[in-house]
Amino acid sequence: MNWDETGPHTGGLSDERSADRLVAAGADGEDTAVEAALRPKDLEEFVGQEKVRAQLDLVLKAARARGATADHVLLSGAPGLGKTTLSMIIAAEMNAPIRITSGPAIQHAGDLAAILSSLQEGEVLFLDEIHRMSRPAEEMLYMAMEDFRVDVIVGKGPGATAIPLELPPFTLVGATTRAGLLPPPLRDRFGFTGHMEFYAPRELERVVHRSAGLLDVAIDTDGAAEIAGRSRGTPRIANRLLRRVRDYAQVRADGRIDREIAAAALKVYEVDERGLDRLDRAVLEALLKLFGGGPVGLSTLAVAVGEERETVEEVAEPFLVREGLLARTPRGRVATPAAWGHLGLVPPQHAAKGQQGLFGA
Ligand SMILES: Nc1ncnc2c1ncn2[C@@H]1O[C@H](COP(=O)(O)OP(=O)(O)OP(=O)(O)O)[C@@H](O)[C@H]1O
Repeated sequence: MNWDETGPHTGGLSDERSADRLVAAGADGEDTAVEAALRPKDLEEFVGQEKVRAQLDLVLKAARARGATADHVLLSGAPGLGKTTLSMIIAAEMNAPIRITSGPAIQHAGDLAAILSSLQEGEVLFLDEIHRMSRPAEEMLYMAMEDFRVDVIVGKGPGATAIPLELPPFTLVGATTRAGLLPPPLRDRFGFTGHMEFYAPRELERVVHRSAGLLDVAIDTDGAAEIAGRSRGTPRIANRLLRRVRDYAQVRADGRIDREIAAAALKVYEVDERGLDRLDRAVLEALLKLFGGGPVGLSTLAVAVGEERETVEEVAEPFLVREGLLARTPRGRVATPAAWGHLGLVPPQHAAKGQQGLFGA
């Protein structure tokens, strides 16, 4: 496997990659090292995502039977759901090498030309965050994907000439958190698109058991369920929580993980039974206790929790919205009835009435 010179990309807030959060879905430095050891190596081992797995299995088997290179594959889904892992599995199943790079690392068409021209026949090129590639590189990619050819421009201005360069057939695996941001000409050049969903708690339990086995940690069914339930539907978070619970079990107990140990450990790290962390709870608490459940403007809410507007909007809110605890309405942020229940609070009478219209109750 090859990494490009910039290594794995680490992006901004919108990717939920704030390094100090145990429940951030993006990778941090520690993850990168451990994840390599925990990655499933083939489709059999890959937990969940039944639809994508079955479809991909057909695409790969058919290509192998034809002795051909597999079609280009686009994987879309939130961070930490297994897009990089699947791209490595595609390469392994095709018995092909893999090259890994990311959209933000390719700022000039020349960067892409250099990578493409050094690919071996059948190689898998994994392009993470493909929606963040520069425009000229994107246009070069169209031709490379379709005709296995690029035009390298030599010189500048009126004297510039295009030198056509033949490429060996390769498989592009593009990953994006936002398939909707891809220009249609790029999207159309993928032979197969797989949409990765958040994982069900049962599936995450299997991820936790599998990882515990690889890390040589003893865990029972309830312990795995406790971690899975707090992992926000994301294997990367499940693996990270497992590692922190393992630390706790080693230091405070005999190393074995059961429900009690998992719950006590995650209490120390302030990850609650639904996967909310300190920031998520602070936002909810402010919304409920200071503003009676809303509606309240984002800026006001951010000041109340002592955070930047962007942090509240991009880091805390997406999960709260997904969990049905907070709603973004034209009048401002509003807590749902479930939010009151989650924090063990009773909604004041007037707030409950005022919100009826907002929730169609
Ligand atoms: N289906 C799965 N079964 C078991 N483990 C998984 C699965 N999906 C992901 N993982 C584990 O979760 C971690 C993160 O996966 P991966 O790096 O593939 O996510 P990603 O979607 O590429 O994330 P990003 O978009 O942030 O790069 C890895 O350690 C991987 O082993």
